[in-house]
Amino acid sequence: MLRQFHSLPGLIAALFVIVLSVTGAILSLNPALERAGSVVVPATGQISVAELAGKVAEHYPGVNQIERTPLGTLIVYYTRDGQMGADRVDPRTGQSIAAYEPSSFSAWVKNLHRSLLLDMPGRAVAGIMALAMVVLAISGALLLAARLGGWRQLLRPVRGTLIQRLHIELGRAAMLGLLLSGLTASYLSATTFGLAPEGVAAEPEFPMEVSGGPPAAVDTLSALKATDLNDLRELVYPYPNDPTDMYSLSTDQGAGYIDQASGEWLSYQPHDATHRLYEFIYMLHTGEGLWWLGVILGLASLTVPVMAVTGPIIWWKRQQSKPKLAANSGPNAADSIILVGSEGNTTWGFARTLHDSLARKGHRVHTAPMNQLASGYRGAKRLFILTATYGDGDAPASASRFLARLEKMSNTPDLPVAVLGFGDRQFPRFCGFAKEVEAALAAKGWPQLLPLDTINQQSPQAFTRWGDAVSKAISTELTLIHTPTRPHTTTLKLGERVDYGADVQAPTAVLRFRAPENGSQPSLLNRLLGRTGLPPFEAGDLVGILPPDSHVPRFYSLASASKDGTLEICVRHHPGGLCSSFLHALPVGGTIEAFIQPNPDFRPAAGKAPVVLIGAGTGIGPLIGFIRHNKAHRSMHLYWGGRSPQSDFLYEPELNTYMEDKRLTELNAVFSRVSDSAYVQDKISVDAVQLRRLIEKGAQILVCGGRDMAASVMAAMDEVIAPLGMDVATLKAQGRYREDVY
Ligand SMILES: Cc1cc2nc3c(=O)[nH]c(=O)nc-3n(C[C@H](O)[C@H](O)[C@H](O)COP(=O)(O)O)c2cc1C
Repeated sequence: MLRQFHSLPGLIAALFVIVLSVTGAILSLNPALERAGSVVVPATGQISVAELAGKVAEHYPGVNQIERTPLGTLIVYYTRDGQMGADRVDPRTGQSIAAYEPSSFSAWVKNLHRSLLLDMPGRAVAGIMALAMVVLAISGALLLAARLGGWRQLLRPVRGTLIQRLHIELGRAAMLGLLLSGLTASYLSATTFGLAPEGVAAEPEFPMEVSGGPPAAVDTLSALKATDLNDLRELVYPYPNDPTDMYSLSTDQGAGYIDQASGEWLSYQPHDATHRLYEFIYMLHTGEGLWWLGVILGLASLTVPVMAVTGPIIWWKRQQSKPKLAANSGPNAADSIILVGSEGNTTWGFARTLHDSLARKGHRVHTAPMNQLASGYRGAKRLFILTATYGDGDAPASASRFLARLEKMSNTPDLPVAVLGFGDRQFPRFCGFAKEVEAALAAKGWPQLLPLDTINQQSPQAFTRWGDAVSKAISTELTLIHTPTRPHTTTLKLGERVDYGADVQAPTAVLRFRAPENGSQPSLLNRLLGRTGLPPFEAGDLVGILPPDSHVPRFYSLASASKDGTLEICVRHHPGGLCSSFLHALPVGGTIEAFIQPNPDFRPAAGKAPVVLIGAGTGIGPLIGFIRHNKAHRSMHLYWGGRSPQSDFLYEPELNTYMEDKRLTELNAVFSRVSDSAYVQDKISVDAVQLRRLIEKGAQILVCGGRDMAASVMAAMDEVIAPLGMDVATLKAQGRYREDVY
């Protein structure tokens, strides 16, 4: 619901909001430019309006009016030789600084900003857009707080794709400015349409009589002597030689008429409080009178066009990735609820099979991501949770907030639950997240429909068996026949391979694939256009490869980015392993079927902070990619472990080149089958002092490789940073310790 509140107005408003924000940003420069160009404003108490008028009279005998802008620029309007003119003048001397020429561009931009050049209908649209901006800023803040785990966590690093991070980081930085702009603009619009009070600007009574004496010199008039220059808004002079006319003076506090002979007020009316509030809000919106606020609001406005583009892209991607479910009932109308935890989307396919099967038997089914766990399902009789496991027994993307939500639930619904885990027995924490979910539900006292069951490698047979158990539990005959949808793949051709490690029983190959149509070299035009024929990916993302005769992909971390023109992986041969055997036997020119799974969390964070890369064996894959792309020569330190420098020193020549050209700051390679045998965690303990120094400088740590290595590295690192009063868990929470473990 909150997400809809955020995305609907965002989508509708995107275009208008871009116009309003860009024009707002341009206008916001005006006060700062004016401030930069105007002479120093005398402090309060230094010059009275009478003194100023006296000095102006010396230079402008035909002065008609003196105006002071909110930032203190003084403009004198005059008649000279029958010609009207206006000058900016120095308040201390009354002398001209330059002719006053208001910019017609600025006036046009203001008109576009206020009314989209459409007068009242345009003003109405601009007002509605201002309100949309308020809704967006508030709903965005609520969404972000929910995503990061509460208001106190609002400044925590965010995860996600580049587009998501851009949207969130900019929104977070500009949130208060945009809220202020939106709220003040909404108020100003409401006053235009009489929906909010503008208050009464002083309208003094027009005097029926004047003293009629000879005009006194302007610098002797007592009412002007009593008015400070900093309070002046406008002084309009009487018609020359008209003894019945008078001065009209408008100040920050009020307005009135002054007798040109006696210098006394003939009438005076102060502004009312509501009008002063209106003027204050006007100043907050425009920065007129507060130039630095104008600059801040202008900068905040500049984020809007970026967010107006990234927002709809995020929305569109979310719509695309949503599973297409026939007849998905609402959470309170359904009798059967299915919650799905998935990262690569295959679990959604199984969920759909269950959904359709239940629906065919007349059930009303609601299927949603686990992150959308509701506090209650009014009409529900059963809950199914189908979830995959990622990382090292961690939650997949669509279930990342499930456990926190469950923890917050005060009442446990009387809703029997069946958890089905999807995983791969090659991972030691097989279906680890499903087990965690089962335990958390049990701890909450949730009734059980069926005990936890698990599915290895997306086995359709195991799913059918689980379906039989469900049929019995709910007394409805379900036939769960699931045909796994083959992922949409791209054919790639092996262009080059380098083999290592055969002598130390660690056969490892670096494989470089290309798009088959330009298997040799992409044409010059395609290279200029950045077209490589490869799907887009970055080093650190995953490639899913389908071995022949299998619909179940195996994943490898990518050592290159698509812009390099090759897809590079580093594969160790596991005896009996279906995919690694296939890849090791693949000749140059042979093809594979592959697809990309983004892994945006595993890559160096933006900025200049040092990066510590740690890995062993094929874990060097993504790490070499990060080093290769370190063109900015940011400080990068590699710790890597192999078996023998003669046999499996992966990427040795490249690493030496990167040391020479400073893409790599430090290379620490250790080997286990040599006389001074060491593992990578040993080297980390030895280098404790220097690693602590790097951590103190804000270093980020990226670990890639087998889970035993990762566990030992984490233990060693915990000891290294303990003297800093830190631990790896803290670094992880700050997004400064990331792992890609297999
Ligand atoms: C990077 C990665 C890490 C994984 N970690 C685990 C794990 O720790 N335990 C496990 O049982 N399965 C693990 N798996 C296997 C997935 O859970 C399994 O393939 C699942 O069916 C994927 O479902 P999905 O496509 O809906 O995300 C992992 C898969 C990948 C790609």
